[in-house]
Amino acid sequence: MGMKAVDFSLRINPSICFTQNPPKPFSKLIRCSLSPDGAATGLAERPWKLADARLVLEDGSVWRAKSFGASGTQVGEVVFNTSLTGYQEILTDPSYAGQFVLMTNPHIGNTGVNFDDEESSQCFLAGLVIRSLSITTSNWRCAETLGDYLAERNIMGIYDVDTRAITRRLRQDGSLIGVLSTEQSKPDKELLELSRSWDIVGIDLISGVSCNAPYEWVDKTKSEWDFNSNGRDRETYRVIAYDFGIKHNILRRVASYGCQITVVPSTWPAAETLKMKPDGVLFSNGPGDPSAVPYAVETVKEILGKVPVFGICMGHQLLGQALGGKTFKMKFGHHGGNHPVRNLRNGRVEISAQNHNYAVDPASLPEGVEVTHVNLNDRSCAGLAYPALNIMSLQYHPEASPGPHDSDCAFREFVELMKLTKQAA
Ligand SMILES: NC(=O)CC[C@H](N)C(=O)O
Repeated sequence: MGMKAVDFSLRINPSICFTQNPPKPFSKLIRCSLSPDGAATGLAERPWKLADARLVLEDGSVWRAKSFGASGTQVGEVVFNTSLTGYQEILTDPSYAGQFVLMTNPHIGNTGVNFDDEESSQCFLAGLVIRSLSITTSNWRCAETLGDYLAERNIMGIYDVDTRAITRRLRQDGSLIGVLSTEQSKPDKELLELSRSWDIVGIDLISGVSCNAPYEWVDKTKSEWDFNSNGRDRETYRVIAYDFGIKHNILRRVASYGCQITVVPSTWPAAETLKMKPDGVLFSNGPGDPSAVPYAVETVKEILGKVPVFGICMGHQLLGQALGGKTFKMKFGHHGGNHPVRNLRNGRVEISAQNHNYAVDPASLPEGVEVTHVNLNDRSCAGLAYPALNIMSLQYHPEASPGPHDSDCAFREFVELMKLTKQAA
């Protein structure tokens, strides 16, 4: 089922070029029709770029678009993110490795990029899919345009593609594998075959994003951005953070709550961690399928019950498996900064930042494990606790970045857990 190539910029988004090039009379533009493959017929010069990229989805649909950033051919899973902004944090979140992020907010790029909003040192995602690329940047922190930033990091982006239609398709059929290509010589069929021959399930993506050796993390949230700083404990707790693709803001928040942090690679042996005598261990977020990393589940198992632990997103899923539970792939997952979650312990609803395609099946968990948080959009499990073993975990992102700060209190709870355990020892 091929999609017809239509370039909507002529009718609904002339601002893409008109801010810099004054509009031409419509009568002149209308003669400039497009042939189905996106090439102008030559009746009039178009002042804007024509479609030069294709996104071919595994369901056989072909979406013509304009490229920015890097060029080439790239395969990945397409997921949609409903955050209104925060695209730079999203681009540098290692949990997106292997995925194309489609932003449902139609206007992206207007604040450019800066040097402070990075969630890791690289962009690990497969590519970015957006409706409209801002032609101008306006922000006091802007250091570079989004297009230049992606090009330097060799990440492909496309714009002027019908992101609403693709999102509806993903919602209806579930996440799809896609191939993005700027290579005109490759026929649609070849790209389609590539999309059908690749799968994100069962691949260990964590090993490609984790650090290689332990390091100390000291940065706190900068004072001009910090909030919630009252009532922090004066005592310092030693935390070992497993890097499954850890976002920097998790580390900044844990440091802001007064912890001393050592970040260790995903393969760091549990015995070494326990030798370091931490007050608590944090299992981070990370990309891909939790069932594809049994070594990480084993590490978690060996640590459980020996020190308080906090799992975030992938860390939560690995904890679920280590406790004997099962994880499953969701239809299209949760990606955005506006997911309501109910904290079942106090009834409070938090608006949360989320990014995951897998979830823990609470019915598969052993007795004693408590579901502490529920996603109110679909009632999926959003948090767990096992008080007997000093375990807490969240399926979503208390560190936000991007997103609301409603769940920041989870870091305080982790500190409390370490404090009480230390006092009881
Ligand atoms: N942010 C994360 O840690 C994502 C977890 C896992 N990769 C998922 O997609 O469910």
